[in-house]
Order: sequence, then C-alpha cells, then structure tokens
Amino acid sequence: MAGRGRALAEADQATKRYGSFTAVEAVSMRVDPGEIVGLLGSNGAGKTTLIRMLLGLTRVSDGTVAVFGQAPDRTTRQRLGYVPQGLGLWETLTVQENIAFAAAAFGTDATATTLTPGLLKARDQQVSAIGLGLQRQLAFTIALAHRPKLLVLDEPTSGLDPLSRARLWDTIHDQADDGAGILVTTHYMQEAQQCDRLILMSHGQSVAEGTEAAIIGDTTACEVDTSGDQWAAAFAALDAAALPVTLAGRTVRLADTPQDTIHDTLAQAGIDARIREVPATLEEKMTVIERVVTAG
Ligand SMILES: Nc1ncnc2c1ncn2[C@@H]1O[C@H](COP(=O)(O)OP(=O)(O)OP(=O)(O)O)[C@@H](O)[C@H]1O
Repeated sequence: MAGRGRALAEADQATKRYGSFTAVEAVSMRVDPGEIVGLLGSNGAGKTTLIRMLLGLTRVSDGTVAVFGQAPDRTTRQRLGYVPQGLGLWETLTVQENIAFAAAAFGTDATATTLTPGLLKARDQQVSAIGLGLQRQLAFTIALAHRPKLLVLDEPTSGLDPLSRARLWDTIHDQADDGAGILVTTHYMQEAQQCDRLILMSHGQSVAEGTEAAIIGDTTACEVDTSGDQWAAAFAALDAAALPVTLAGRTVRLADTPQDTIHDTLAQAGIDARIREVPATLEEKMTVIERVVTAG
C-alpha cells in the first residue's frame, strides 16, 4: 500500500491449488511492524495454507509472497518465529533438549533462554510427558528465543484454559509493543478483539478486512425477549423457519433478519415476544458473510 514502509510479511494475489481444488484464491494481505493481525475463518477456510505459503513451506501456485521484503527461504525462516498448530516440538526429547536443538538451529545461546517456572520444573521431562499447556509455553519460548521480528502463530491458544490464554496474549502484546509484527489465526471471537486488524477468510478467499468495528459496519441483529421459559419454543420456531437463529445464554438472537419476519414467525407459533435491534457481533457478521459467499 502506498506510503507505508516495507511489510514484514506480504501476499499479493497469492493462490494455492491442489489439483482442481483451490485452497487459497488470490489473497492479498500484509503484516507491518508492531501490529497484531488476526486471521479468522471456519475450518478449511485456507488460513494454514496461506501461512505455509508466507513461510515458504508450500509453494504458491500463482501470485507472490514475501517476508522481510524477499521470497521466503531458509534465511528468512531464521528471522521469524513460528508456532504451528501441531507445535513442532520433538516429543521424545526433553524440554531442555528441545531448547538446545532450536538454539543450535537458530545459532543462539540456549542458556540465555528464559524459562517460565513451569518449564523450569519440567526441564528434564520428555515433551510427550508434559501437559498441553506447558507444551504450548515451550513452543512459544522457542519461537521467541531468537527475538524474531515476525511471529506467526497458528491457533496458539487452542486447548488452553482461560488464564493461560490471557497470559499468552500478554506475551503477544509485549512482542508487538517491542515492534514485532504478529500474524495469528484463531477460532475464538474474543481473541479477535485483541488484534489490531482482522482478515476474514472463507472458502479460500479474503472476504473482509479491517478493525472489528469496520468489519461489523452497520450490520444489526435482533434480540428476542420472551416471558418465562418461552425462549426454547421461540428458538425452535425460528429455527424451524430456517432463520439464522443463535442462543447467547437464554437470549435468542438473529443476525441480519427483518423484525417483521421474526415477529410473524413467532406470532404464528403463538409466542409473545419483544424484539430489539442491536449491533451484530463479529461472529454474527461472519455468519452473514459466509451465507453471501456460499450463495454467490
Ligand atoms: N496438501 C493438501 N492437499 C489437498 N488439499 C489440501 C492440502 N492442504 C490443505 N488442503 C485443503 O485446503 C483447504 C484449506 O485448508 P487449511 O488447512 O488451509 O484451512 P484452515 O483455514 O487452516 O482450517 P483449520 O482451521 O481447520 O486449520 C481445506 O479444504 C484442506 O482440506
């Protein structure tokens, strides 16, 4: 984009085909220093494939990708930190051996790596014997040990408890504050709020980009208030009418659906309800976009 400096990572019309199947179609995006870019999309949307192209782990079929201003290769890999979904640890080696192995690969000093108290305690245990939380901490510690300018994290908090997740996000923000650029995929909508900018992917395409507020725009949802325990009947009636109904606790919500349609459907089912229009959530907006993409 004009006026901006060199991107840490950049894709220009990047496309990946597997035979006749297109996993990523003409995606353009960039990650700049100091920003956290969130890559969102349902399973199979193409997030991991895009990341793997950026890292040079799989070749683009069309378009170009660059990291630190050049085509990704072994030298660029040395300057970035990557935590894949599968963590990329050596399961039969101990915590310490994994750190030493990575330090040798990156040419850094293993003894300078700062360990969390949990990792320090588990230092001589095999990775396969420690819990997922500690394994994630280890993968993160290793990815950060050589002070990378670009961090690529594929679902870094999946399977973590809320406290560990919050701690991990603190670390991610610290890295961005120090000037690193971060590209992170997530399924958790609350985590999307931690990102400076979001890229929504659907069926291999980038379908929306910007801040959460910009992506939601003026899309609204309706909240349906029923008396007593009629919420379940209201949900069932709206669902049976094939409307995009969801439940938040006991609150029935519908994104992007005219109030009249909701009112008529409930009236036909003999349900009395108050309907209130509210801003849509990011998740609801994603559902609306998915519907448009699938229909189109
Ligand atoms: N090596 C491959 N050969 C054929 N198809 C592939 C290959 N790798 C990925 N795909 C397909 O490409 C699509 C995108 O997959 P990808 O893993 O990038 O999605 P994702 O958004 O990362 O999903 P998830 O959230 O499940 O990780 C999927 O339909 C997947 O089955």
